[in-house]
Amino acid sequence: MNIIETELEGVFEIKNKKFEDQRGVFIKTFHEGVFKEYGLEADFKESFFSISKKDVLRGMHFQMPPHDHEKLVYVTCGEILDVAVDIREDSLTYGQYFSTILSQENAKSLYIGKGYAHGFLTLSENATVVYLTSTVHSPENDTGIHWDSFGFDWHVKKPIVSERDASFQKISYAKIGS
Ligand SMILES: Cc1cn([C@H]2C[C@H](O)[C@@H](COP(=O)(O)OP(=O)(O)O[C@H]3O[C@@H](C)C(=O)[C@@H](O)[C@H]3O)O2)c(=O)[nH]c1=O
Repeated sequence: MNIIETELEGVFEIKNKKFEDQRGVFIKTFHEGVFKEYGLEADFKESFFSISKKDVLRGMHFQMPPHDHEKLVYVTCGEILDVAVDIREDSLTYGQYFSTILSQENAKSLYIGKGYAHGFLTLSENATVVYLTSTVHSPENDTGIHWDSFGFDWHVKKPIVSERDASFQKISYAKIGS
């Protein structure tokens, strides 16, 4: 796997190696030794996945400290526009975002450090998105900022959004210690 720094501290794009033969495809998405070599968190506590229809937008989510976590995100079916935005209070890049396409086809992952809110838009008919997180889900600390509050152009008119996601406040209300 090829781990590439982005302009945002703690956010890495990962190009996973894809093996293809007459049976299909094989992709490795996590290797403890390689993650440690690059200084990434390798002690993940939970894994889960979601399946979303086209134009579904989930986000922008994070957990409050001390329940905040590093997150590894990849797609096993379909294609998404994946976005992380810096909400670290003292960060020089506060409010800046990184976005990339993750798909089954491109076999990329996004590693998102603590202090970022994360979300995605489903571009394909369906998309299965897999996560590894370094802390377990803490419902009372699980929160978010509004997807349309930080200047990112999602290129979608009316995304399908949960009631909870629609109720989140603007980015300016969310600042967490870095
Ligand atoms: C995230 C999560 C949700 N749930 C429950 C709560 C709720 O009843 C149901 C669906 O939860 P949500 O609506 O929060 O699911 P979703 O909007 O898909 O949440 C995810 O969004 C993306 C953008 C992320 O970055 C993830 O970390 C996660 O927050 O699953 C868990 O039991 N454990 C979990 O770890």
